[in-house]
Amino acid sequence: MSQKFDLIAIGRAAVDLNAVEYNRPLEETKSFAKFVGGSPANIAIGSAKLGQKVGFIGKVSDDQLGHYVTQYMADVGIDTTQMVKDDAGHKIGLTFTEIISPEESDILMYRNEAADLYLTTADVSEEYLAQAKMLVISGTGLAQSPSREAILKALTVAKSLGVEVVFELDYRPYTWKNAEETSLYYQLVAQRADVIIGTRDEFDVLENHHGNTNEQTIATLFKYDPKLIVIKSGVQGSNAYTKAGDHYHFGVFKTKVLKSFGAGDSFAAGFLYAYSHDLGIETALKYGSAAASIVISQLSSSEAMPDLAKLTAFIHEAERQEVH
Ligand SMILES: Nc1ncnc2c1ncn2[C@@H]1O[C@H](COP(=O)(O)OP(=O)(O)O)[C@@H](O)[C@H]1O
Ligand SMILES: O=C(O)C[C@@H](O)[C@H](O)C(=O)COP(=O)(O)O
Repeated sequence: MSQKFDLIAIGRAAVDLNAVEYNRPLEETKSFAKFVGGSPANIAIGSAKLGQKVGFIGKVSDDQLGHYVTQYMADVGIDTTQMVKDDAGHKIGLTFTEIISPEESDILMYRNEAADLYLTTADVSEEYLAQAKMLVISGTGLAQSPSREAILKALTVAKSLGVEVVFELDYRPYTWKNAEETSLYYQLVAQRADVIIGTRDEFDVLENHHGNTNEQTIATLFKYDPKLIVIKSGVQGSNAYTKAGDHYHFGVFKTKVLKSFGAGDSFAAGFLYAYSHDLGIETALKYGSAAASIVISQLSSSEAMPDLAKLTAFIHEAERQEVH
């Protein structure tokens, strides 16, 4: 049966307030531009812009910012019927960004009592998930109850329906209490996911251990359900490993970097597009890297996501320049 959604993402949809004054610390920044943010929302937007059929499960504030986020996501073609409004007055998460230099940019999150962490098991519909080919889970949603249980329900339902589960580690220290609890929940989901995507640092968090090699990490995780593990290493590029024993590496597309945030979410959107279309793992790393390269040269992490024509033209041009 052909599914209505190529992917459904679950978790946080929030607001980014990005400094429009570059090369200065947040203390001295007066002007910000408003964008939709939140790692899973960014991945959903990037995927929709690439032409994927996308649904989203999440909870937003019942106020102007919650309405803005839901409307923006609907406008890019995402099904927002499962984006519920928080009826207890919880506010949407805010992320301020600071761009000190291309090498030094940072984010400051305001996530006390954030609405996305109040997603409940009742907000996760089995009928909805049954319409998806793939479920994208983001790690931050596991930080607190009741969102934690909502995500564990989505995972359990997806597994029972045969929906492919992608776990984007998306570790944000802010909402977690301690390293051991974090590692416990990360491992719980990672062991059941089909595909895991994260940075080397995020896999260290999952393992609650610093210093393991990629080979040590995959050897442990491939004892469980994962069949594909992608480990990103910033400017050093990315590596993908399959349970069958294949290893792929891709470097980066050089660009005029404005800021570094947004790289991971755009990478995931590009990677998952190629992966879903069976273009091969090498091409998936290439699409992820190209999408990241495009997004880090622009201000936002969501609006800057490329459509397919822009992504393929970018790769074509970069490869043409390499040949000459
Ligand atoms: N300076 C850079 N120039 C070009 N591409 C980059 C750069 N930094 C990151 N990328 C791309 O973005 C991907 C994700 O970046 P990374 O920093 O590892 O993840 P995250 O943003 O999740 O912390 C990298 O694997 C790489 O493809
Ligand atoms: O995920 C958030 O709540 C903040 C994001 O919207 C922000 O744009 C960001 O940090 C993206 O960073 P990435 O994980 O490097 O893609």
